[in-house]
Amino acid sequence: MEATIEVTGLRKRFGQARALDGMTFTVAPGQVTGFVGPNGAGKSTTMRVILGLDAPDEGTALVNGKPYRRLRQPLSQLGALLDAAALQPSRSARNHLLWLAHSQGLSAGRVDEVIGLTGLAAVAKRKAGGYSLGMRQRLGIAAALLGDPPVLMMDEPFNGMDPEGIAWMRTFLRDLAAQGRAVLVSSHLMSELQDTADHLVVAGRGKVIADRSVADLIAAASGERVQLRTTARADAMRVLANAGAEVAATAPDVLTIARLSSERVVATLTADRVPFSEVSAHRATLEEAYMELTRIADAVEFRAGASS
Ligand SMILES: Nc1ncnc2c1ncn2[C@@H]1O[C@H](COP(=O)(O)OP(=O)(O)OP(=O)(O)O)[C@@H](O)[C@H]1O
Repeated sequence: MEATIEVTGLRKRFGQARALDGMTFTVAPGQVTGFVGPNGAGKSTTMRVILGLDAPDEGTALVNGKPYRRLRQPLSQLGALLDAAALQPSRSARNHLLWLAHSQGLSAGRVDEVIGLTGLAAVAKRKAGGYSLGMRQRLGIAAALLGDPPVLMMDEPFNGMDPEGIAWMRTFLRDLAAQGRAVLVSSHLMSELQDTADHLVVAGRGKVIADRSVADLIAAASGERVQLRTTARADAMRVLANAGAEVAATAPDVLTIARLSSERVVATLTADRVPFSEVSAHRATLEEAYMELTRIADAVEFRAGASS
C-alpha cells in the first residue's frame, strides 16, 4: 500500500476544552503537506493521537493502514519530531542516536549517515545539553530519519532555526518529498511554508477548514488583481480610483489594484502622465491566502453562532 497518514473523524476533549472536533485528512506520498492553523487549533493533539500518545474519544488515525501501536518496526514506517527540547542533556547526539538505533535493531552505520544528512557531524560528540534549539531540531530530525521511513511527521520543525537553518530545512523537506515520502509539517508561520509545502491542511477549532493544494490556494487568493510599481503612489491611487479601481498600497512604491485590467491600468496612467516602472499580475503570498481563508472561516462560524 502507499505510505500515508489517514486521520478520520478524530474527536477529543480535555475537560471542558474541545481539542479535536471531527479532524479528518490524508497525507499523500511525494508531497510536503503543511499543517497550519491558529494556536489551539488541535495540530499537536492530532500528531500525538497519530503517534498513539493520546487516545481519541472518537475516530481513527492510521499510519500506512494501521494504528501506530500496531506497526512493526515503527521507526522504519513513521519518523516523528514532536518536541525537540526533550533530550537527555548529558548524552551526545551520537550516543542518543546510537541508543535509539540499537533499541530498533538499526546499525551504527545508519547513525553516522543521519548525522551527515542533518549537518550535525561537527557537533555530534558534544553533550546535547549545550545545543541551541536549531541544533536540537536537527537532532530530532536525525532521529526521525534513522529507520529511513516512508512517512515523516514534524511539529514546528522551523522553530528556533536561524535564516540559514530555515533555508536548509526547506530544501531538506522538499528533497524528502521528492524521494516519494509523505511529509507532514506543522507551522505557525506561512512564510516558512512558502515554496516548501505542496499542499495545505488548515485547522481551526479542532477540525479542517481547508484541504487544498498550495497552487490552488494562491490562485484563489490572487484573484484578478494587478500589481503596480510607481514612485508617484498618491497620483496613481487618485487616477486609478477615478477610473473605477480598488487600490491598496501594499508595499513602498507598490500598489495592488482590483477591478481594472492591466491594459486599462497602463492606459489610465499613461493618459494622466503618472510615471510607473512595472505592471504585473498580482500573486498572493501564502500568508495572504491563509489570512483570507481564516477570515472566511471565522465569518462562517460567527454567522452560524449568531443565528442559533
Ligand atoms: N494535555 C492537555 N490538557 C488540557 N488541554 C489540552 C491538552 N492538550 C491540548 N489541550 C487543549 O486542546 C486544544 C488544542 O491544543 P493543541 O496543542 O493541539 O493545538 P495546536 O494547534 O497544536 O496549538 P499551537 O499552535 O499553540 O501549538 C487547546 O485548547 C489546548 O489548550
